[in-house]
Amino acid sequence: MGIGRLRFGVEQAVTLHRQASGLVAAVRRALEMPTETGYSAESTAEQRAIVAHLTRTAAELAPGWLSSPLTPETPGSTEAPGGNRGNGIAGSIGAADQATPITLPALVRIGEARPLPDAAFPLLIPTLGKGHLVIDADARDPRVTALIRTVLLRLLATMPPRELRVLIADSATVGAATAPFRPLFEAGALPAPVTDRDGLKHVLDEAERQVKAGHKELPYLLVVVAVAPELLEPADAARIAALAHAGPAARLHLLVTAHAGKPLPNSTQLTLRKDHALLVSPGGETSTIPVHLDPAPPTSVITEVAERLAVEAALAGRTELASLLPAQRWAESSRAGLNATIGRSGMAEQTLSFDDATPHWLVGGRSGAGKTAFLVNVLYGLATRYAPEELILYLLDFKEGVSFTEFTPTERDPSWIPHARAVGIESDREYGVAVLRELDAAMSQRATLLKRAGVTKIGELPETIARVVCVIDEFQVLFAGNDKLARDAVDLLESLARKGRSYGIHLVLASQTVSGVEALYTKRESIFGQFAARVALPGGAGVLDPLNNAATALRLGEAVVNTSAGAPGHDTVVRFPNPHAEVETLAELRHTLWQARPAGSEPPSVFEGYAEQHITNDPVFGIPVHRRRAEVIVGRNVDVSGSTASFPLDASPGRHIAVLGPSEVGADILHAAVAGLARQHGPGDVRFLLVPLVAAADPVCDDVVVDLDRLGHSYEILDGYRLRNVLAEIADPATDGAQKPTYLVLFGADAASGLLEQRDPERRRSGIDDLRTVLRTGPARGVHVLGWWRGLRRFGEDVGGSSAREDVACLVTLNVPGAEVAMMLGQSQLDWQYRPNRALLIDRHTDRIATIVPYVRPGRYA
Ligand SMILES: Nc1ncnc2c1ncn2[C@@H]1O[C@H](COP(=O)(O)OP(=O)(O)OP(=O)(O)O)[C@@H](O)[C@H]1O
Repeated sequence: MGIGRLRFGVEQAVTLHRQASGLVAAVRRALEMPTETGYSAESTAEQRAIVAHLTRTAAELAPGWLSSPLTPETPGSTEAPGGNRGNGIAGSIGAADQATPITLPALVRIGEARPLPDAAFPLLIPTLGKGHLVIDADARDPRVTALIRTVLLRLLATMPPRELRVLIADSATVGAATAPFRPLFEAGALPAPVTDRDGLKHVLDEAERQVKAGHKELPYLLVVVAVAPELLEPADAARIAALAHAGPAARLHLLVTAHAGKPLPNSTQLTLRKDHALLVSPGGETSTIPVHLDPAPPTSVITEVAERLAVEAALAGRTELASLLPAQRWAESSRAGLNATIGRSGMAEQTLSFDDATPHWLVGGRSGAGKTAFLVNVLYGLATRYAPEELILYLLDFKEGVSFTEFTPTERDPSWIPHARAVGIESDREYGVAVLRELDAAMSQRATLLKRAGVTKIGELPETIARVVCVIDEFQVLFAGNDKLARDAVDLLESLARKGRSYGIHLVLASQTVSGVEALYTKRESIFGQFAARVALPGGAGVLDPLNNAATALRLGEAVVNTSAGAPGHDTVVRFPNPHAEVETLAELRHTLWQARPAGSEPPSVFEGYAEQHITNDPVFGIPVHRRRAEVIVGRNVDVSGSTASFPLDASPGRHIAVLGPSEVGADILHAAVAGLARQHGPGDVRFLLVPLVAAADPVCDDVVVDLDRLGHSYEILDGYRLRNVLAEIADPATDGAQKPTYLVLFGADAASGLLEQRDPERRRSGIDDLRTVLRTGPARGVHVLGWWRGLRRFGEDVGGSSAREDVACLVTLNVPGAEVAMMLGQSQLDWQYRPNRALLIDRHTDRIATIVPYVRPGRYA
C-alpha cells in the first residue's frame, strides 16, 4: 500500500472528523510531518510513523474508557482502561479525589482504521456535542450489536450519570443488543429499551422535546435506534432525519442502525462489508480505508461497569425526599409563583410551579398509586422552600386514611407545619364547602386590595401576600349527591379555578375517578380547563387527554407530568420518593419547621371526620364568660374553625331542646348540654331536674350526677311519677316565680308518654297538658326542657303536633330519615342523610339548619 492510499484514508478521516477540531489539527500535523522533517512519506517507516502519531493523538483526544481496548488488563477491575485517569468511571465515581477533570467525550473509539496491513490507528468518531453515528446493517448483525455496546459502554463509563440520558428503541433484537446493561435499567438509572412501534414513537417524542427545549442546561440525550427495518414507518424515518439535523445543537445524539438511503446530516456513517466496515462521507462517497470495528466488550466488563454505575446513579439520583429538599429553609419568594420539586426524571430534578401558566393542578391515580405520597412530598417541599408569610396551606382529604395527619399536632407529637391553616381528615362535604367558602372570601378581600393598589395580580402588590395552596384529595366526593351542597361546591370551585390565579389562590385536586365526576358535567370544561398542570400516577390516565397513553405503563413511584392540560406529546415521566419510608426525616423536618414558626403561630384547625368530639375540648367550655343568657352546647359546627354548636336560651316561648332519634348519642348530647350549662351558673343558682326514663341513659345520668356534685350544683333525680307532679307544679300559675331557674332533663322522654297521658280527674288535666304548658310558658319563668325523644312521632304527639311546632324551637336530629325531619319541619324536602357521628341542628327561631358533630362521652364509638 502506497502513501497515496494512506493519505486518502487519513484525509477522509480528517473530513469525517471535521467537527473534532483537536483531531483535525493533530491529523494535519501528522500529515505535514514528512514534509516538515524532509522525510519521504513513500517509506513504510514513514507511514508507520504517521500511524503511530495518530495513535498517540487519539489516546490524548479520547483518554481512558473513550478509546482504550475494553478488555481489562486486570480482570475484575473497572479502573479506566489504559491507565488514563480522568475520563472513566474511576474518574467520575471518585471525582472528589481526582486531579484530572472529566472532559466531554466528544470523540469515541469504535474500532481501528487499518491503512497498512500491519499498521492501524484508532478510529474516533465525533459524538456528544458533535454528531451522530449511523450504520447500514441492523442490530441483529453481531458487529452492530458490538458497535452499540462499545459506544454505550464508552460513553456511559465516561459521562457523569446526571449528564447523559440514554433512550433505546430496539425492535430488531427486542432489547438483546443492550441486555448486559440491565443493572442500569433495573436500578431505574436508564429507561429499559422499548421494543415496539409505540415505544419508538415515545422515544422520538422525547427526543423532539429535547430539541424543542433547546437550552444548554439539559443533559445530553443519546438515542439508540435499533429498529427492525421492516417495522420502521416512513413517518418515523422522517422524524429521525429531522432529529439528526437539529439534534447536536440541542445535545441530542443518535446511534442509528439499519439506515439505508441518504446519509443523515451531522453523522458519521458506516457501511458494513464482509470482514470490515467502510466510512461513508457526508456526500455519500465510500472510503477505501478498511475499518475493523471493535469486538463487543466482554459482557462481564459491561455488567461490572453497569453495576457500579447503577450504584452511583442510585446515590446521585436518590429520590429520597431529603435529596429533593432545598438546602436552605424559607429562602425563596412566592411573589411570582411557587415552585415545587416533585421528583426526578433521569437524574434531573423536576419542578412543577403554581404560577400564571399552571395555577392549579389536577392529580389522578388509582387507590394505592402513591397519590398521598406525591402530595406529601410536594407539601413538605413547599413548606421548606417558602416561609409561612409566603405560603398558607389548606389540606382536605375526603377519604378514609391519614393523608394529612402529618401536618397536625397529635397527643404524641405536638409539632405541626406552621403553614397549615386548616386540615380536614376524612372530611365531610360540608367541611369542604366551608373551606371553599373561606377561600372565596379571601379572594374577595384580595380583589379589594388589588383594586385599591391599581394592580391586577398579587405579585404586583407592594407588600407580600401569602399564596394559598388548597389540596383536596378525592375531591369528587364534594360533588356526590347532586344536591345543594354539590351545587355550591361546583360553583365555588369554578370561581376559585377561574379567578384564583390572579389572587394567588391555587388548587390541587386529586382523585381516583376524575373522569366520572357527574355533578361537574356542565361545568367540567370551565373548571378543568383552568388546570393546565396534570399529574397522572398509575391508573390516573383520566387526568390526561383521552388520546394520551403516556401513563399506561407507569409503576408505583412514577408519574407523568404534563403542563399542556394533558395533551399528548407533552409528557415527562418523573420518579418520586416514598415519604412513608422516611418517617424519621419527616418528623425531624416537621420539628425544624415548627421550631422556626413565627411568634404567635396558631396550630391549624383540624377536622377529623371519624373522631369523637368531647365537650371538654370545646373552645368555650368552662371558660368563665359573663353571658347575658345561657347557651346549650351540643357539639361542633362543621366549619373551618370547628366552632361550638349551641342554642342560646332566652325567655321566648319554645327555647327548649329536643334531641330526636333512637341513637343513644341522644343521651350523650344531654350530658354535654348539662355539663355546659352547669359551668355557666354558680352552684345553687339553678336547679337541675334529672329524669332518667330509659335504662340506656342510666350511665349517662350517673355521669351527669358526678359532674353536678363536683361543681356543687343542686339537682334532683325524678322518676316518671315525680315528673308528672313536677310538671303539674311548674305548669300551675300559682307557683309562678316561686322556683329557681330550672333545667328539666328528660332522658328518653317518650318513655313517660303513657304515664303523662293519664288524666288527673281532679284537675281535669293530663301530664301531657302540663308538659305543653311548661313548653309554652316555661322559658319566661326560667324553665327549660332538655329532652331526648327516641321517636319523632311520639315527640310530635307529646308536644301537640304541627300546630305546636314553635313550642320546641331547638332540635337536634340523629338517626331519623331526612324525609321525616322535613315533614316535621313542614318542608317539602331536606338534603340530609343521617351519618354516624353527625347530627342535624335546627333552630326554628333563626331558620338555621346545619350539620354538626355532636358531643359524646369518651368511648361512645369505641
Ligand atoms: N415512590 C414510592 N415508591 C415506593 N412505594 C411507594 C411510593 N409512593 C408510595 N409508595 C407506597 O405505596 C403505597 C400507597 O401509597 P399512598 O398511600 O401514597 O397511595 P394513595 O394513592 O394515596 O393510596 P390511597 O388512595 O389508597 O390512600 C404505600 O404503601 C406507600 O408506602
